[in-house]
Amino acid sequence: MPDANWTPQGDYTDIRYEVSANHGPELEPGAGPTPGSIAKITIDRPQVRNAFRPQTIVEIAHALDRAREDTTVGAIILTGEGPLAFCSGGDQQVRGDSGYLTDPDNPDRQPSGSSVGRFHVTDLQVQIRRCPKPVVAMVAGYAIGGGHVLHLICDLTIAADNARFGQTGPKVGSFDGGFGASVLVDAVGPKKAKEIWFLCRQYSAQEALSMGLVNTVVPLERLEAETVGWCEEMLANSPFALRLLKASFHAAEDGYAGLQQLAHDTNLLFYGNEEAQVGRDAYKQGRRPDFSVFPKRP
Ligand SMILES: CC(C)(COP(=O)(O)OP(=O)(O)OC[C@H]1O[C@@H](n2cnc3c(N)ncnc32)[C@H](O)[C@@H]1OP(=O)(O)O)[C@@H](O)C(=O)NCCC(=O)NCCSC(=O)CCC(=O)c1ccccc1C(=O)O
Repeated sequence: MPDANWTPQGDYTDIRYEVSANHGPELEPGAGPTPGSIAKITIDRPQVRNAFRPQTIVEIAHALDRAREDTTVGAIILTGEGPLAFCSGGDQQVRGDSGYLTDPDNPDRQPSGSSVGRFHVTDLQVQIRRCPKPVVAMVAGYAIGGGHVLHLICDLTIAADNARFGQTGPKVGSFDGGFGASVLVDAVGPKKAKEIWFLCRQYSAQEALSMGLVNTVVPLERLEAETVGWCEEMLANSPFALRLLKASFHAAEDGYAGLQQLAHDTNLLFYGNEEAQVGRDAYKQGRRPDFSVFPKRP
């Protein structure tokens, strides 16, 4: 598998943001430019098993926006620094009585809301699901607590053979009854989801694979190559088809908000259609539109 050849971008303290050179599977020898690039967001706090504090979430959100806006990027990898953890959830050292607070060691970089406590990860979860590009969790080591929910809401999860999964909420006085419950039920079924939350056990990568929590398990040393390979396969496919598929999968789960995204995506397609342009042009020219040439499709 080819080297992704990452180029760092941006100025972050808690994460790294990197973009691969335009690459992908050669469609045909000498076929010219390859299908696009991959963005990689790495939580870079290995000293706390990549636990997130408010600043971390703000930075992931910023990087995700950046990847979304970059029209060369066709797939996004979310991962954690080092082999020991993908993410261990909310940083319990900065957990206040009303949410997650600013880090006393880092008072200058105080994200909005963190002086009074807030759950910054709430909006990030929605942002990952809303992102019209596939987001792939690349998991080595622990994906625990809020870190487990993060991998869960990614579209795909590629796990290293040393990965360990689980929720700790009821042990540490927390729970995620949002996507952390509903998406888990969809993935593993209600009995297993309740077991995971009620007992707070940890599960091996193979156990996670057999219960449908992850897409594949590979040796740790092959984790990135395998993840990049999966991203390349998606890069070779129609980006708009992937976008619509992601929205379609979420339409029922996310209710009106899911339908709204799917509906607006069809609007986006319709704007490129002659029938929609006839309406726009007639309005701009101050005349009645003539839609008579368009079939009333059966
Ligand atoms: C992840 C472990 C199983 C790893 O174990 P191990 O390899 O033995 O390493 P340790 O020696 O335990 O840890 C090394 C070092 O890291 C520190 N650390 C680890 N995790 C955290 C953490 N989450 N916060 C702060 N610090 C952490 C640990 O203290 C050590 O430090 P030293 O100074 O070296 O001693 C294990 O570490 C573990 O179980 N960690 C805790 C996992 C956990 O309980 N996480 C929090 C769950 S609750 C949560 O994530 C918030 C929920 C949430 O996100 C949410 C939900 C719903 C709405 C909103 C929110 C939201 O916004 O937060």
